[in-house]
Amino acid sequence: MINPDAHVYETIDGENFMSHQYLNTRDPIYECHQACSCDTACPNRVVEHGRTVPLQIFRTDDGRGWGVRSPQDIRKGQFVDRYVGELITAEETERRRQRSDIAAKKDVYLFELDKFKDDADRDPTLAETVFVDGEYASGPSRFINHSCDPNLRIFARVGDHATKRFHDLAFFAVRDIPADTELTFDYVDGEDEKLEEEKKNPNQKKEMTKCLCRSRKCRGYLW
Ligand SMILES: C[S@@+](CC[C@H](N)C(=O)[O-])C[C@H]1O[C@@H](n2cnc3c(N)ncnc32)[C@H](O)[C@@H]1O
Repeated sequence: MINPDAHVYETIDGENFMSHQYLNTRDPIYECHQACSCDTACPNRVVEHGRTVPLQIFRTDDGRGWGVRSPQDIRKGQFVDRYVGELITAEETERRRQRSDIAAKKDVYLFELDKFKDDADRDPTLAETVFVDGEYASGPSRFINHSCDPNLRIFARVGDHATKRFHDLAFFAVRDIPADTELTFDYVDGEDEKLEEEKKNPNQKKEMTKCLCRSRKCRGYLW
């Protein structure tokens, strides 16, 4: 856990970037909002302003389908985009999982907004988490592929604390990314123990999807 007084963002050349200290964590981001005494120029408002980085969807040439890149350099700590989609209940999520003929892969478009679930004793509404499904209605970030050595990471972000149940999923660059480099994130960020266990079982291994990220740190499988 990082120092709670640490600033999430630092201003460099008039632009606000996530501090390197914060980038190494998986802590949620609390940005300023309407009820704060600051105005929209406050350096603690970044995701609120939306995407400024241009993104291109392109066809990969190695069987991974579509991918995403930017024609501009992206700097370490820069906000790239949010993951957006339909907000659905846990019941609807399960219904869609069952309905999907590629049920095992349906989860690749689903994110549970559970970052604040532990606060449910103070706010019981946080116990009933909702999901974001980016399969049918989304933005360019729905096309971002996985890498075991990614250049982006997702952070939970809220403004007003009353919106914790519907927190944002915000992608930030974890390193400098030269223009036209494919953007990637780790689909199982920090939770790869299950994958490592499944790899040891030959029957389960047969069902697993091979990872084509080609990084030196590749774990071999997506899931
Ligand atoms: C959220 S989608 C990403 C966009 C996708 N490439 C497309 O064309 O719609 C996830 C899917 O992309 C493919 N994919 C992403 N990263 C991959 C990787 N490292 N290796 C192999 N396939 C990958 C898999 O088919 C996976 O189910």
